[in-house]
Amino acid sequence: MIYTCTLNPSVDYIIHVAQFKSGGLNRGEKSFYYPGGKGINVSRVLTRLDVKNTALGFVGGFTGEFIKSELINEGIHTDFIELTGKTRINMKLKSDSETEINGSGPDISEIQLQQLFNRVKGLSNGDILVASGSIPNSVPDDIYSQLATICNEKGIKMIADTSSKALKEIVGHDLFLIKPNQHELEELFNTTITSLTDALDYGLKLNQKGATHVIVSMGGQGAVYTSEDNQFIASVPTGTVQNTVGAGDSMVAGFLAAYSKNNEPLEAFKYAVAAGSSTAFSEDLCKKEDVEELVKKIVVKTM
Ligand SMILES: Nc1ncnc2c1ncn2[C@@H]1O[C@H](COP(=O)(O)OP(=O)(O)O)[C@@H](O)[C@H]1O
Ligand SMILES: O=P(O)(O)OC[C@H]1O[C@](O)(COP(=O)(O)O)[C@@H](O)[C@@H]1O
Repeated sequence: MIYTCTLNPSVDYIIHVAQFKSGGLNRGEKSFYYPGGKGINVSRVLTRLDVKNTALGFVGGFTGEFIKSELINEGIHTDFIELTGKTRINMKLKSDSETEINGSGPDISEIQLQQLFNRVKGLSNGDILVASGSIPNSVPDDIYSQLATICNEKGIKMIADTSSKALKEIVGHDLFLIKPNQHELEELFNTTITSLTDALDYGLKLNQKGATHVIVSMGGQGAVYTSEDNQFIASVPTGTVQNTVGAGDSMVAGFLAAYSKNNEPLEAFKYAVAAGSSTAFSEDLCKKEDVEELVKKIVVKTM
């Protein structure tokens, strides 16, 4: 069984403004509300790809209620821990360029954190835990390391998709998959990555540090996959980009959905890129039929 864990979910409020002017009155042309946060996006895409999963994490307030009801409407099983504070709203401003303002999130107490550990301790050998997204301010920076320790003891495969300090903390643990984007990888290694082949070298370093599968996504430039046995570079298909929020999360879900069928890294990587790009070409997250069409156009080079 696959479980996603979102410590800091969000309601993603996407607003389109023609020629945004900072400091002035701007009026939105169209807006959308989606349940968000990295693990929740992974749960939503897995479900669209017909893969059963359970969404874990923390939700609270009217925003938390919105997330729960949207996920239930989509047929996603949830087992959230309820907070008294309100789940954050993340603002995605679409104008000539894309601007994001992600909130910090509500407080989580020691007792509530313990409830999450207990949920994870209840998973079984062979289960998969996708731990994704930022860590709320009230939660210790090493939370993902603590989760990784539980996963290793119990034979649970862990996937991590996070940034900054949380990413530094988790690297070095045994991970089934890690998916940094270009900027996260640059920050992690304190370097500049300009090409897909640069990204490949750093991907291999992550394999040496304990990650079985590594995907580095570089937006419209493409993506790389590395493991001890295989290295691939993919270009992304062309299309009209509508909304890249959740594109990285769609890759994680795409890889998992395909890999759990046949344990084939090349096919899983292609499917991951197709899911990421299909989301980038959609207003909301990708749909299965679009991913299946797009996967035929993904060109992968074996290195
Ligand atoms: N401009 C784009 N054109 C086509 N595909 C894109 C584009 N931007 C993102 N994608 C797809 O989404 C994936 C993840 O995007 P990226 O921005 O690197 O991740 P993240 O959302 O984690 O920052 C890419 O590997 C690609 O498949
Ligand atoms: O937890 P963080 O790092 O603030 O990220 C949360 C945001 O990331 C998203 O999960 C999208 O992530 P990706 O674009 O990397 O796939 C949004 O839904 C959410 O607003």
